[in-house]
Amino acid sequence: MKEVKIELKNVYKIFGNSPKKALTLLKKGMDKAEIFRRTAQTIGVNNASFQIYKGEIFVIMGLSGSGKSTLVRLFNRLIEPSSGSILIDGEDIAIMNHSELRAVRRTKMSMVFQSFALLPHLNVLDNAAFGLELGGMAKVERYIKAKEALAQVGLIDYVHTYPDSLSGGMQQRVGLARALANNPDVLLMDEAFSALDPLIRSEMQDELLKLQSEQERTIVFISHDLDEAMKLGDRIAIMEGGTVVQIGSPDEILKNPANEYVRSFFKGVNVGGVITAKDIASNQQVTMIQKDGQGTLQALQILKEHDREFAYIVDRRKRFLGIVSVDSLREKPKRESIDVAFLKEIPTIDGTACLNDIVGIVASTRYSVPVVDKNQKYIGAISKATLLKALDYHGEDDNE
Ligand SMILES: Nc1ncnc2c1ncn2[C@@H]1O[C@H](COP(=O)(O)OP(=O)(O)OP(=O)(O)O)[C@@H](O)[C@H]1O
Repeated sequence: MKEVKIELKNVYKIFGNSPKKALTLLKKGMDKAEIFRRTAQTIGVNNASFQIYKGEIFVIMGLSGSGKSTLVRLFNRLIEPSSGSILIDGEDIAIMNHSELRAVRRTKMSMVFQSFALLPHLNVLDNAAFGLELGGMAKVERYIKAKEALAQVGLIDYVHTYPDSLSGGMQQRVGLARALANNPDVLLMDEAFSALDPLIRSEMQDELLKLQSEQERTIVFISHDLDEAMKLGDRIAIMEGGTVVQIGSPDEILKNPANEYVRSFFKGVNVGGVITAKDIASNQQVTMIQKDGQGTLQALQILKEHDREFAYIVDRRKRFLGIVSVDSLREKPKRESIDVAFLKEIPTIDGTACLNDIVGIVASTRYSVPVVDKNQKYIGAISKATLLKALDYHGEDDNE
């Protein structure tokens, strides 16, 4: 069971000076443009309810103006919600007083911004220690923590350097170190790598994944970039006009986009690199026979009943053993057990292999190819037709 770190319940944000009226109209189902026409209020976030799990990287994607930044700033109340609950570790930060809120920000959450937000007159060490200083921590202690954080991002040799002599990537490492210095459970990252060159950006993504593998935090990461979202995100939330329209793992969304808007985000993604054999393996296209206790005659009977040309043979623990075809069974003397019947060998596919890697195997095999887990246990099978459909080609059905 996954532990919930952040939970939003019916959260709304209306920008403007009379949010109540707009909220009432919104809850009645009135459309945003009409609400704006009547009340001059803008809907930032519309009825967001979802959970973020401890230790996951949760990416928020959506077009410009879809409400990503607003949503994330509600988590630490940089923006005040108009209505709803925002629970961090079960405590509703929407109703906290200022000192409670400060304590949460100081101990549980940090934010990294796209613009780096460094102070030019402070050196790297003081920039990294700045949040701790604001929190009232004594100098010695905050320097120790800031240095630890700078070491984590590979900048320990730059403590006396000033931001303007650092490259963009290094500046953002300082931003990250500042956020890490108070060892937060939750890291909020608003387009944190978007201002960086592609190569540096990719390096920073790797760095973040490395940090995450060493010290699991809950990371909420806003991104415009699909590749980044797919690389970093355990789950992705897609926002459209203030509404969270879909949440899922990258491949769940890719396989089942909730609407055209979501589909358009994923257009051009190479599905073959994302979807695995396990995702598309099906149990409908083959007949399975358990080896023990079945003779060739029974096997032939079963194939006839199912109107199949072949069957997979598995042992009691469902481990895949091989394949028998009608032809091979007919060659054997009647009643002979399957043990000695002609068990043909066909290749198996590891369930975690991605589609790009299995095309050759499926294409070169006459039958559907069995997919197995690491213990050779049968998961399902992939035919050429299944594969082509998954890759979104429009091949002929192979009528096996
Ligand atoms: N302070 C504000 N006052 C009024 N409207 C605002 C304010 N901040 C945001 N909005 C509006 O709320 C909506 C959501 O904006 P938000 O900045 O959250 O979107 P975003 O998805 O983060 O966009 P971007 O990717 O461009 O940063 C937009 O219509 C925006 O114009």
